[in-house]
Amino acid sequence: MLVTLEGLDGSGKTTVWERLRADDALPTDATFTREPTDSWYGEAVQRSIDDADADSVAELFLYTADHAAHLAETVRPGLDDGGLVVSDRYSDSRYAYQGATLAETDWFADPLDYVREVHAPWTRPPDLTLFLDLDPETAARRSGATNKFETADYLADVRENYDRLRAADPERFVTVDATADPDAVYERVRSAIVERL
Ligand SMILES: Nc1ncnc2c1ncn2[C@@H]1O[C@H](COP(=O)(O)OP(=O)(O)OP(=O)(O)O)[C@@H](O)[C@H]1O
Ligand SMILES: Cc1cn([C@H]2C[C@H](O)[C@@H](COP(=O)(O)O)O2)c(=O)[nH]c1=O
Repeated sequence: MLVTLEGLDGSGKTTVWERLRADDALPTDATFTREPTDSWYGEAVQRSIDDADADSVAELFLYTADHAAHLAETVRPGLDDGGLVVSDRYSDSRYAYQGATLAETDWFADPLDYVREVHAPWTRPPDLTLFLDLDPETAARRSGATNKFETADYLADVRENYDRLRAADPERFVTVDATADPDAVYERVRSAIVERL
């Protein structure tokens, strides 16, 4: 089963992911992974994140290349024989974030749809996605505004894209109020995963 954690910067995904990793209720052979990855593709993505002037189309394809390698080297092998894979960010991050970045150009009638179409023939959709829901202002504050994506204005556009994704796939998404205290957020995420195992 492929489980993904999604949400705005600062919504608490990594905090939850680290606790899941240490939780005995999950199979001991589960794979815990993340995007961007720590491969050389992920390092290229990181260079783009750190470049305020990075070309937005080039950036989409850097993230997408990282996703392709992540799928081949980590996600698909981890899912073999019914394995559990838990990923801190995955393809929905691309649809929501690059969908928002590409909307700043006028090349795409529907940028989110374009990014989805690029992935559709070869990606592996998640079975369950925990969406940690947070308002853009709190997200920008919590994340410390350390990169170009972490502004309330941009995150408001990203959140709208996540809203669209959730509306299109209500069975897959479980929304968790990320303003709740960390223990409550964790319990909600944990029980949603355990229920589906
Ligand atoms: N439920 C919560 N309530 C208040 N603060 C929280 C909560 N969960 C996490 N935090 C704090 O918010 C900050 C961001 O958390 P975390 O790194 O887990 O978020 P993230 O979604 O992984 O962010 P990013 O996408 O930017 O990596 C950290 O300082 C963390 O301690
Ligand atoms: C996977 C992915 C990530 N991003 C953005 C979101 C964050 O601002 C950074 C790094 O992610 P992290 O969780 O804070 O480490 O990259 C993106 O724009 N598109 C993506 O596909």
